[in-house]
Amino acid sequence: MTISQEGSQVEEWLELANGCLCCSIKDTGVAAIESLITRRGTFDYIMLETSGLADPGNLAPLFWVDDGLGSSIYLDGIVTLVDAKNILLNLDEPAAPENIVAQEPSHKGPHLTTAHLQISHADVVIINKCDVVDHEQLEKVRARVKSINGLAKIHETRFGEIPQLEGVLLDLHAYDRVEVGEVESKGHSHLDPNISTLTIQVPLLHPNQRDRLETWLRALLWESVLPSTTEEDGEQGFTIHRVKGQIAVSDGSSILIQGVRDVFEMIDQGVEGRGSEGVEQREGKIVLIGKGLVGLPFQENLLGSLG
Ligand SMILES: Nc1nc2c(ncn2[C@@H]2O[C@H](COP(=O)(O)OP(=O)(O)OP(=O)(O)O)[C@@H](O)[C@H]2O)c(=O)[nH]1
Repeated sequence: MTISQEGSQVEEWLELANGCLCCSIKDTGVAAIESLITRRGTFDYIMLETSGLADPGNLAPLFWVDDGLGSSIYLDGIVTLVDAKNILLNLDEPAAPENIVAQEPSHKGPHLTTAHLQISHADVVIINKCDVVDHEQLEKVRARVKSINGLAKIHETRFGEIPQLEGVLLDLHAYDRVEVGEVESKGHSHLDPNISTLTIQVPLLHPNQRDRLETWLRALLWESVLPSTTEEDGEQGFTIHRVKGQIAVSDGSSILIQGVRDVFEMIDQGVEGRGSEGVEQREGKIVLIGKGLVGLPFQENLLGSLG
């Protein structure tokens, strides 16, 4: 690890059980960083730069630590840097077999590239090298990124220059806040054949429907099925990478939903949490980002499951 402090950089060793952060068991990575903090004092931020082939969906759950475990670190967000000149090629033509991500055999559809995974899990996408592409190409890149991940904030840069760190790369709070408001509920493009973003409208929830919503999410995220569908429909072959939601409850409270792969959390906000954006919410939204979502009746299925 390289630690930067007031301009100087120090190397520190971080010992992991089996060499690779995302292959270590859940607590090893967190424990190693915590022991580093104990030895070297508090850090302002920890930036973990993965290898170019890393799957953020494997890493995020390691650092998304339960509040109850009392860890001093938390997952702030995932930033993906996109090369404007090459990204469309990367997404369309997985040139080398090592760039094709292994998938469970049951999963239908084309193979995902690492680029798909890195964009679909991102909370922020930096589209860099904007100076080497023309307006039309940049427009295509932007549209493709948005179609894969409608939740991520997109910044366009030259030589990676961003106006400020806070709120752009740091202090994102992507896992403890939910901002699904800006995602268009209609007219999603499905420019990418693999991954898309889907928005589901959730009617004002009665408090006793909370458990049903949780059961529905479990079926989606843990079993990759829409519940109560018939045997023939069983092989739906979708995978959800990221879920965020904001649900309005009829007692005046609200629920936030956060998930990455099969790890998810429903956070009860109480009455104060509602209308924090100045508007009284009458219905909620769940946004799903994943593979094979297009054409499946998520909206109808949720309404049916809520009863
Ligand atoms: N024209 C232009 N060149 C850039 C920009 N950003 C980086 N470069 C140049 O691109 C070359 C390759 O750099 P990168 O593509 O950033 O390489 P990298 O991703 O850091 O490489 P790895 O981390 O090893 O994968 C360098 O010569 C950079 O100066 C940019 O926005 N515009």
